Amino acid sequence: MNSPLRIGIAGLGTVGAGVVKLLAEHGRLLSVRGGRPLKIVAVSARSKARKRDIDLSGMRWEKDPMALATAPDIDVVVELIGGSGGVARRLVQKALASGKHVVTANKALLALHGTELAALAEKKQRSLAFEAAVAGGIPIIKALREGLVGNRVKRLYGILNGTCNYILTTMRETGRDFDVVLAEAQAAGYAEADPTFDVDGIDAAHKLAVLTGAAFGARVDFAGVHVEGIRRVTSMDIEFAQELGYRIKLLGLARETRHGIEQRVHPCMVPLDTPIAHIEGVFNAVVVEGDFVGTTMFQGRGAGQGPTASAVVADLVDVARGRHMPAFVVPAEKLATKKASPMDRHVGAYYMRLMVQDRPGVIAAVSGALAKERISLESMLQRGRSESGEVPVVLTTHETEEAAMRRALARIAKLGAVAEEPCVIRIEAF
Ligand SMILES: NC(=O)c1ccc[n+]([C@@H]2O[C@H](COP(=O)([O-])OP(=O)(O)OC[C@H]3O[C@@H](n4cnc5c(N)ncnc54)[C@H](O)[C@@H]3O)[C@@H](O)[C@H]2O)c1
Ligand SMILES: N[C@@H](CCO)C(=O)O
Ligand code: NA
Repeated sequence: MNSPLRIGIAGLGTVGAGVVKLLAEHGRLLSVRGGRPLKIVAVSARSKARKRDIDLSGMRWEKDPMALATAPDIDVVVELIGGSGGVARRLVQKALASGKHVVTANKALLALHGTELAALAEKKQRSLAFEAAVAGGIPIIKALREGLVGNRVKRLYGILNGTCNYILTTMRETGRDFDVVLAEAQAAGYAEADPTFDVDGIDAAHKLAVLTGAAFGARVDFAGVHVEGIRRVTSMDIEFAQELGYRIKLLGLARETRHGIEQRVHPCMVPLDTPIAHIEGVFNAVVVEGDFVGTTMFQGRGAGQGPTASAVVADLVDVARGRHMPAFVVPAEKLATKKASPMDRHVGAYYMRLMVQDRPGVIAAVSGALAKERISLESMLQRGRSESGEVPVVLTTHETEEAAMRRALARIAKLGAVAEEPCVIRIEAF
């Protein structure tokens, strides 16, 4: 029997406990597939006493997770604590510097420090693997690094946050309120420790930044992502979307434009006749358009204990097999520094919902504001009358530059008859 791969796990929450369970259940199978046993030698978490429903016998308990980074009997440290700074960052740095391989599910850490950590791993000739960090159980990092490596990526986009997709789906299906549905996602273990990361689009932006690095051979640039979350999407907009032939999804999208790399995360109107419109609930999907392969789509569970553990273990088997690959597809020193394409230069169509006073001339004034910016209208919907005297008016535009749309919105804001800040959602064409 070959010598075991000796594993130290930091963090025994949703994901860490899942990894312990999976390795226990598939131990024999994995030792055949990996060519040697995968053995958890030591674990660390905040509370030893906490009930976890996993068997930790035979594993050393380390009070301080940093001890895993230097323990002579550990080959690979699995970081499942979370957070972009603090202990997770120190642990990963120290483990790599001490010559350990690192497997992590921590997209926040990778989005902010991925390039530097990849460089350290390569200097030490160790793996930094993070399949679980992006789209959970979907093997998208592997796909970019291996199956699609022959292509130049033209564009990628996806549903990258299970919590938001679950909220948008459930709001549409049941008409229930945002807060109630968010609490369900938290209870199911999908949401981040701080759920504002989910609903404000930050988690999806972390994942998009990591994907963009791997897909475009660029240094990871989280600051270059334009981010908007789903808080302002109302049931009314979800209904209007349906009526217009769209579904509202929080997408992350990246492509190269003549202005640089455009990375954006925001609610989108997705045409109902595209497959991604029908990815519902906690499911994620990633579409990669390659110049030779064409369009490929990957879908599956992007969050939760089982899917995330599945991805962590895939990375562990790669390490057991001795497969050592650059973290972001190309060696870290070859990752290019690319400019972020400014959002003002984005070109696309728009959905705009206004609450307006129901009186003559208001719609003419709104369309006048758009016309002044040379924005052409595609359609308009107006709904009934209300007691408050305010009614929703929905406009969709043809393609225009975002800068023009912003100027038009500033004009509209000055119209006395428009009651609140308009809800604007970009319409995507695929
Ligand atoms: N839950 C998911 O579906 C999911 C999916 C993909 C990626 N992730 C990522 O996986 C990581 C873990 O997520 P989770 O949902 O399991 O979180 P969790 O909150 O359930 O678990 C975190 C664990 O880390 C431990 N921990 C926290 N601070 C510590 C410290 N200072 N020292 C030692 N241990 C400490 C906690 O005790 C706990 O055991 C995060 O980076 C998260 O973003 C989670
Ligand atoms: N909070 C994340 C977990 C998976 O990264 C989500 O909802 O998608
Ligand atoms: Na993945």
